[in-house]
Amino acid sequence: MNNEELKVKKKLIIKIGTSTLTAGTNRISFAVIESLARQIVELKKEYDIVIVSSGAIATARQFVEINGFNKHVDSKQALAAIGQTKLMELYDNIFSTFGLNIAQILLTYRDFENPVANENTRNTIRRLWQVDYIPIVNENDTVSIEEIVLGDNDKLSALVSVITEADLLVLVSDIDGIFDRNPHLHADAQLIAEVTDLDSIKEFIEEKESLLGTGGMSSKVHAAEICMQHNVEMWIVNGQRANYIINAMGDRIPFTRFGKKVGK
Ligand SMILES: Nc1ncnc2c1ncn2[C@@H]1O[C@H](COP(=O)(O)OP(=O)(O)O)[C@@H](O)[C@H]1O
Ligand SMILES: N[C@@H](CCC(=O)OP(=O)(O)O)C(=O)O
Repeated sequence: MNNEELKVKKKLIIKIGTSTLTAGTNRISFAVIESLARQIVELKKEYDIVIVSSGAIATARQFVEINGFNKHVDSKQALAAIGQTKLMELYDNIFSTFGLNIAQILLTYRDFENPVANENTRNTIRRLWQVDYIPIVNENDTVSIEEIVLGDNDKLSALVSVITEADLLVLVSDIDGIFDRNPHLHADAQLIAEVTDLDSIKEFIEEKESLLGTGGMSSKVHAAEICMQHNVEMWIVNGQRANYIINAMGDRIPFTRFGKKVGK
């Protein structure tokens, strides 16, 4: 074993949602996945990494339209089942050009209530890291519909962070972090750089529209609650910024940090 292999790495969970993956269009952006891969090549030197990725439904909709997509959850589930393999193929094609190996893990909330399932998931992830594969997690939308009905993968990524005892969860969003008001509604809203008391920021959440189909900022604060209870640091960073994780780590871009500082 060389020194690199002997080094104990920190654990990093990266959650990337549909809005970032599609860069606001109706197609998955190769450039977004490439930018993630490029950063992971660097980050892998110090971190064992899990990606929590949505985007299965959006991927399927590039190939097929199923009637009732907006009204019926079974149509969304069918799209998720169709899109998941194609999404993984996209990740595999792009990541492999960067020398990165990927593996797929599908989970539901209920899995986290079962200690045996937690242990099995933890062991699988640990073994994948040992053999240099990056696990890519999504919700198993066939058996569970919480995330496609109500939220996004924010809570799922917090639960993955807890069972892997991660050092840091990065939620990649379309916004720099949490502001004292919704910046899409108020031009003078100010970014909160550090949050240690969640009660103090709950009143800042101001969702634009109905929460159906998107978790909005509320689900990120819920994820932060889970992380803070388990001593996992969580960041919200803006996926529209260049090298958003590496630049956040170097304090070169604005972002919001929840909880203790990594490695401190
Ligand atoms: N106080 C706030 N600060 C920042 N964003 C807020 C706030 N209140 C509501 N929001 C909304 O939350 C959105 C981010 O959540 P969401 O759209 O679910 O992101 P993602 O798709 O990246 O998971 C912002 O674009 C904004 O419209
Ligand atoms: N699991 C599904 C949807 C999950 C979801 O809505 O998440 P997000 O794209 O983060 O709002 C998918 O991969 O399309």
